[in-house]
Amino acid sequence: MCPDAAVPPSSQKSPSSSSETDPVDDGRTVLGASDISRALRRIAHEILEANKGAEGLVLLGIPSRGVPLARRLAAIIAEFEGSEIPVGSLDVTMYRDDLRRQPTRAPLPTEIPDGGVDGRTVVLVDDVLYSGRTVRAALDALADHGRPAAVRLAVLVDRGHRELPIRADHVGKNLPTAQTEKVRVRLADFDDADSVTITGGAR
Ligand SMILES: O=P(O)(O)OC[C@H]1O[C@H](OP(=O)(O)OP(=O)(O)O)[C@H](O)[C@@H]1O
Ligand SMILES: O=c1cc[nH]c(=O)[nH]1
Repeated sequence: MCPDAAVPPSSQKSPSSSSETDPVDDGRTVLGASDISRALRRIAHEILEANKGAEGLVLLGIPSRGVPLARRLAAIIAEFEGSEIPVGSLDVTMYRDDLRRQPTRAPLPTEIPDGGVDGRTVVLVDDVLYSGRTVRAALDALADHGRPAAVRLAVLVDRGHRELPIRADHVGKNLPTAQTEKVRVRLADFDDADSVTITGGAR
């Protein structure tokens, strides 16, 4: 169980060192906007270090929130390296192994950048890593678009509880969670502001 799970949400403070107030009032805020920004800058550094520069990189965000995260990482890498790297999106809807268990979902856009993925180092980007089933589906979806030289995974939050042998290469924050909890990532691109909250849990 999450070590904080016994503490009522109202008595827990955001770990953010800034004076940010919680942008939303549901759940316990575990990352604020400045925490998310710092985590993304660190991930961008790690990606460049692992790849020995920006050469051959392609970032593919998994909709929904993986896509703006991939764009933000590309912008940070451009700031560090002075070079634009290709960014796209990879929808996994039709590749999921739990299609029959989930409410019907409309496919979201897949946009593979010009130049494709053959021989490139593709970094898949998502907001949350949990069971690993989304990433498994993403690997199948990616195989339909070519054969990258390498595929890596960057996630803003790893909340554990993997059901498949999948791990992330770059993690913004490892969040120990109870299985009954839910991690919710909000990004200003979609939502009112950037935050990561945990809701639910043992009562
Ligand atoms: O490791 P997993 O168990 O597959 O869970 C992680 C996925 O769950 C969330 O997506 P969700 O399906 O809720 O859709 P969303 O991205 O549109 O929020 C999240 O964005 C990840 O893609
Ligand atoms: O807690 C969870 C689990 C899967 N996906 C999420 O976005 N949050």
